[in-house]
This record gives sequence, C-alpha cells and structure tokens, in this order.
Amino acid sequence: MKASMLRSTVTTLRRASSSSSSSSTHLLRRSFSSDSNPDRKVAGFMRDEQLGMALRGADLVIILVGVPRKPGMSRDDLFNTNAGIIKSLCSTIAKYCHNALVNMISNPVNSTVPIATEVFKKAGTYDEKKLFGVTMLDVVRAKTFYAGKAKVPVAGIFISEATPKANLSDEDIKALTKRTQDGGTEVVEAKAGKGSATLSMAYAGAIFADACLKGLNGVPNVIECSFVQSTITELPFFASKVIGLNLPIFKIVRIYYSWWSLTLLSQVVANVPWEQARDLQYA
Ligand SMILES: NC(=O)C1=CN([C@@H]2O[C@H](COP(=O)(O)OP(=O)(O)OC[C@H]3O[C@@H](n4cnc5c(N)ncnc54)[C@H](O)[C@@H]3O)[C@@H](O)[C@H]2O)C=CC1
Ligand SMILES: O=C([O-])CC(=O)C(=O)O
Repeated sequence: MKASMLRSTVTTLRRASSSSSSSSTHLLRRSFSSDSNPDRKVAGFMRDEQLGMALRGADLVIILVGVPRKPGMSRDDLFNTNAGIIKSLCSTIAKYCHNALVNMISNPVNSTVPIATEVFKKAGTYDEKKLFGVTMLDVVRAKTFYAGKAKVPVAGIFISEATPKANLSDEDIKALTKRTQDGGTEVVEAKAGKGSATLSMAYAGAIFADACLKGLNGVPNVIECSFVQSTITELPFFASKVIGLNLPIFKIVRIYYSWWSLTLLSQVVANVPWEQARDLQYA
C-alpha cells in the first residue's frame, strides 16, 4: 500500500453516558488525509444500528470502551463487565472491517485480547499480526521514571536496553519496575473513583496508533511493544517487542531479560493458566 494511496481510518468507540441503555453507543470515526487526498473528515455515529457504518472499511480500530477501575479494584475485576462489551464489538469488527488492525486498550488487556482472538477465530477472520493489546502506557511510564532517575532523556523500550545507560543499582531497578507496574493504580487512587489514566493513555494510545499507521503506510522497521500472540515465553500471548508493524513482516524480537524481569516472569506464568481457561470459556 503506497503512502499516497492510503486512506487511514481510526475509529474510536464510546458511549456518551454510562447510565444510558446499551443501545446508545456513540462512535467517532476519523479519516486521515493523504497527499493525494487532502480532505480530512471526522464523522460521528450513534447507536448500535450505526456501528456497522462507522466500522465499514476502517484500517485501524481503537477499542477503549468499558468500565475503568475504582480504588481497591484489580484490572481483572473489570472482566465481567468488559468481556461482554468486547465480545460484541469484535463480532461487529469481524463483520464490517475484518482487515483492520485492532488496538485493544480496554482492560483487562490480558483477557480482552484472547477474547477478541477467539471471536475473530470463530468468524474465520483472525490474523495474529493485526491484533495488538496496547501496553504503550507502561513504556511511557518506564521511560519517564528512568529518565527521572538517570537525569537523562531516554531512548529504548526496556530498562535493560535504555540508552544512554544510567548506573542503576539492583535496588533502583526493582523500584523503577515496581513504580511502572503500579503506575495505573497510583492514578486510579489519585482520581478517587473518577476513573483511571486518561490523558497519559491518550498520549500513549496516539503513539501506538501512529506506529500502526506508519506500518500500514509502508514505513520500514517500526518497533514498539504490544501484548500479542507470542512465542517468547510458554504463554500464548505476551507483551513483546514487535518489529515491522508494516504488515505482513511483523515479527517478535527476543529481548534480553534481566534477572529481576525473569523473577517477575515466573510469577506471571504461574498465575496465567486459570485466567486463560476462563477467557476461552467466555469467548
Ligand atoms: N491499556 C491501558 O494501558 C489502559 C486501559 N484503560 C482501560 O480503558 C477502558 C476505558 O477507561 P476510561 O477511558 O478511563 O473510562 P471512561 O469511563 O472514561 O470511558 C469509557 C467509555 O466507555 C463507554 N462505554 C461503557 N460501556 C459501553 C458500551 N457497552 N458500549 C459503548 N460504550 C460504552 C462509557 O460510556 C465511556 O464513555 C477501561 O477498561 C480502562 O481500564 C485505561 C487506561 C490505560
Ligand atoms: O490501571 C488501570 O486501571 C488503567 C491502566 O491499565 C493503566 O493506567 O495502566
């Protein structure tokens, strides 16, 4: 697909008021211009019956509907409400824009991505290279906290790969990792029941969506992290470093895990099987 030919469409999905009925879905569709087509259009769609119209022909769908956490909740506590919303949306995506890249922001991402996978598989439209759980906010946080500690602007996606190198002790690395892991909870608690991270998520979501659009426009070697179908651990999905968001060359890059990351990894792996069984049963 040539850059000058591309009509890159981003569709975001929202309901105006969470107290309204399930038939009040509000949708926003943005069509980005290209050199040959300078028109920039933004159109709004309302209600479930217009969902298909909003989605038809989209190149990229960003899913951010659903409920956010309140203080004291885990992301997994959102499963019962958000799983059904995601299942229904993904069925419509399979029908109206099965070629679209899907950026999944709605939590719990480690369940909503497998649910979307199963829905797409059942519809016969699944392509693992098109479904991305958005973990970009963790990268943004890690970079910000590392830069604060190291007193340098940071490039690179992981603490173990960050440049320029800062001389951090094991204790510093542990603390940075924990601060990054707890970043979402920090915001949820600070907002005291009024939602989770929104502005920083918008920033992170825009970076990731932009990377996808670059990939679709044929820009080579776009590299970001995302929760995708992955072979880097024994788990079927894992937040992985992904190179070449320009389809179809997408590939997972192995990374160097520090001793501390490996310790955390073993804890994650131990928890996942029961969640997976539930996600698959649900979908
Ligand atoms: N992946 C990540 O790093 C992050 C994920 N999130 C997740 O994103 C999701 C949204 O969070 P916020 O934007 O803070 O919540 P929010 O409450 O500000 O917005 C959610 C929107 O979804 C709408 N909605 C709810 N049920 C719907 C339905 N059945 N159909 C259509 N629209 C519906 C609501 O009306 C609302 O407009 C949550 O699941 C949250 O946990 C939030 C921040 C970071
Ligand atoms: O923590 C939450 O509930 C939202 C989220 O995923 C984050 O901010 O990282």
